[in-house]
Amino acid sequence: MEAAAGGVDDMTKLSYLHEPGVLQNLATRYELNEIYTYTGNILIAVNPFQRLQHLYDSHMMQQYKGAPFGELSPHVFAVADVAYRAMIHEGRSNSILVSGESGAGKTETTKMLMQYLAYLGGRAATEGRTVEQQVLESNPVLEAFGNAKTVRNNNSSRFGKFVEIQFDKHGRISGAAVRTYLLERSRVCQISDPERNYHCFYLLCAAPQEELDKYKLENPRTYHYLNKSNCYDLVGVSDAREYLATRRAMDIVGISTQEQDAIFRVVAAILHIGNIEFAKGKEVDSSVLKDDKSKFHLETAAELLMCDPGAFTDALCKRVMVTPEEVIKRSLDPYSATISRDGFAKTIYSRLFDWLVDKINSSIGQDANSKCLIGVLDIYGFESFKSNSFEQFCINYTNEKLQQHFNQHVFKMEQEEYTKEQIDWSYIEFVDNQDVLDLIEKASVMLIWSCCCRVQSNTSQLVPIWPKLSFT
Ligand SMILES: Nc1ncnc2c1ncn2[C@@H]1O[C@H](COP(=O)(O)OP(=O)(O)OP(=O)(O)O)[C@@H](O)[C@H]1O
Repeated sequence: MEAAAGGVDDMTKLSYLHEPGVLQNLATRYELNEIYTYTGNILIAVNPFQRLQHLYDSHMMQQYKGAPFGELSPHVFAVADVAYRAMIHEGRSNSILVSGESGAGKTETTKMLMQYLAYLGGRAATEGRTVEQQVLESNPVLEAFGNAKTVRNNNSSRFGKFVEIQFDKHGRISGAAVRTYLLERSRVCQISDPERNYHCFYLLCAAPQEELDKYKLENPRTYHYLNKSNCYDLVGVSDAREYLATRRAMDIVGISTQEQDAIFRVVAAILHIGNIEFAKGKEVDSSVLKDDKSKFHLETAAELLMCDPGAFTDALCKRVMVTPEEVIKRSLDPYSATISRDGFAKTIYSRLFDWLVDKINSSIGQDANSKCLIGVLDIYGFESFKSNSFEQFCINYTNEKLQQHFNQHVFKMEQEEYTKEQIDWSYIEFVDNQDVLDLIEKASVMLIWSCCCRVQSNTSQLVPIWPKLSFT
């Protein structure tokens, strides 16, 4: 049988279901701007890297509403529609897993899913902010603080996100919750060319002049946490406009003006903290502020964080150890004080992010009596750089886990079903990644790592204890 000229909209219709056939089919459809293709009930989306407005307008939403799955062209709305209808008719919650490597388009797809669910379960416009408006506007807020430019993606999510949209018995959105996982903390202090730090730092540096004066901020090139990379601007993005858009989104989500000011005070304080440098103190292994510039940044950070500058200096230059008998204060040398400074900056940033998520959740509100929910999982995608760190390990391990979950459902359970029903069936060969997971989980790679971290000396070298450990 000859292949259809425009490709097939469901891979299960291919005469030969093998990798070249699948890729050829996706490429053929992509040429025609058909970015969605089914494989049974799974939707494959190929990133178009251009706005295809006609695919997502209200007319499209109307068309997919209630249409039987497979009747219309493959679309992300069709997947959300099936999940919604199954929830209404069968009274059970559903989850949609969006998976793919970094830059594949997961976050954009998640936004379309949420927009469509808001369309299906939204209330008629009433006074004030609706739950669905708040859910949708939580995206730009979270992106400002949790997304950054990487080598692969100008707006890469540096955290995992599970959005739960709760519905009442009439199928109307009654609440929502955002659960986030594992923000990449290291980015706050460490970026490499041509990446950027979290968007919020650049947005704040592009704020109106009176705000810059308030936070004593200057050009982003001035700040140590930003100038390790030469990339400050994103093509086609105005940080000044994004700053105002983020402020507006915060208003809609229910973050008050005072709270917004407190949030940006923390962001500004982190930039000042990064510019505090230390020099050797008079006592052995002690440190002091290097110069007047460092003093200015420390005092400004203390003022923004509303804490005492003396106590703040002590917190950075000394280590406090609490034993059952006494509290021991030990001075830190300049190198250790710098590590302590960076640790402090990372901790307050990740606490700020967690606070934001909590705030968004409490403003949107949870429905304790919700009948069912639809969850959308958008996790950071697989990534492999020239030099990979612990963050890439965690991100890729999460992706392997999700891949195994996918394998379980799509292949293993299907095969078990056929075997149970005694259907003659030739087993599909698929790459099972269980061995990768076994290596990490059963061979206790995490345990070895944890031991290495615990014995870390202040020379930043991991003490090689590998030979002493045996694999279980
Ligand atoms: N459906 C789409 N329509 C238009 N542009 C898209 C679409 N999907 C993705 N893009 C473009 O690709 C970019 C990367 O997509 P996205 O941020 O969703 O990737 P991701 O898979 O979430 O990556 P990461 O894992 O790094 O967060 C977007 O900023 C957007 O420019």
